Amino acid sequence: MSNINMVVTTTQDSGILARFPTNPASSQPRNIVTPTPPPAHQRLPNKSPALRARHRPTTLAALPAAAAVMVSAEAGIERVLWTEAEVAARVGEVAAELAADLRALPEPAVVVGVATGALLFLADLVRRVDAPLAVDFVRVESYGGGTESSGKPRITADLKVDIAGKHVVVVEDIVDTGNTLSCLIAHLEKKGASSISVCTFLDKPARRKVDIQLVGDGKFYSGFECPDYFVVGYGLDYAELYRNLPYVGVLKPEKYKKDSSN
Ligand SMILES: O=P(O)(O)OC[C@H]1O[C@H](OP(=O)(O)OP(=O)(O)O)[C@H](O)[C@@H]1O
Ligand code: HPA
Repeated sequence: MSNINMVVTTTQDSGILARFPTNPASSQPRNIVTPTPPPAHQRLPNKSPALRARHRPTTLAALPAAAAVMVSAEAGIERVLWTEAEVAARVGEVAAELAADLRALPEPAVVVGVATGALLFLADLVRRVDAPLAVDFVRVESYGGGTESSGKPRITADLKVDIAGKHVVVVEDIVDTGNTLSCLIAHLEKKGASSISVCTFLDKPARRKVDIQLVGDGKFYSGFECPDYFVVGYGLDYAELYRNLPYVGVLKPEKYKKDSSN
């Protein structure tokens, strides 16, 4: 019997020729050219004291109290449910579970992010999944600018990738009533996906109106079970705001009650 060791490469890394060292103390790759600074006349605007002042980051402490309330998204948050560190840790765990399953598939899966809400979760998730995969998006809308589902999700942007015969993983920020997901799964099934899994950052079962039927060997992955509050942050919005918060919090009811009484 031959004693040659075969390395079976199952991960996406197997397609990468080389990794450059990330430690600056170790040897620099020889083909990296250090950029030369731009000529002095091109640097002039940054040297202007007026521009430097305008570009200096504004700290909340430096603003009058009323202005601080207006500029901080945090002003709308009643309490934090999951901090940035807790989110990162849980996303890592979900990614590890998903990666193990995707590596067992005979071909790369297609990961479908549901825009806009899944934006941050999708980006953090896929970079932690060490398995070959394709990424695509759909856009589905059912909440408009409010806190209640219209009950009639609209698919306003469709896939680019052909998913016929493919294993699809739908990535969501939240499954609440289940209307969005059940409409989307029916749509993807019609396109011929061989299995449909769901990977949601939050699952809010208390508000479920529709059961989620996965397709084929599809699996349900979930980050956190969300209590019955309207939550924002880490991609989740109210009227398109708050998506950029790095944590998840409960939105102060006066933020939307005031809007709905108008
Ligand atoms: O289970 P459901 O009750 O259907 O709710 C979940 C959906 O609601 C939100 O989408 P939204 O319509 O607000 O669009 P967005 O992703 O652009 O925020 C969220 O991103 C989910 O897709
Ligand atoms: O709690 C929520 N927050 C933001 N968007 C949502 N879409 C469904 N549920 C929610």
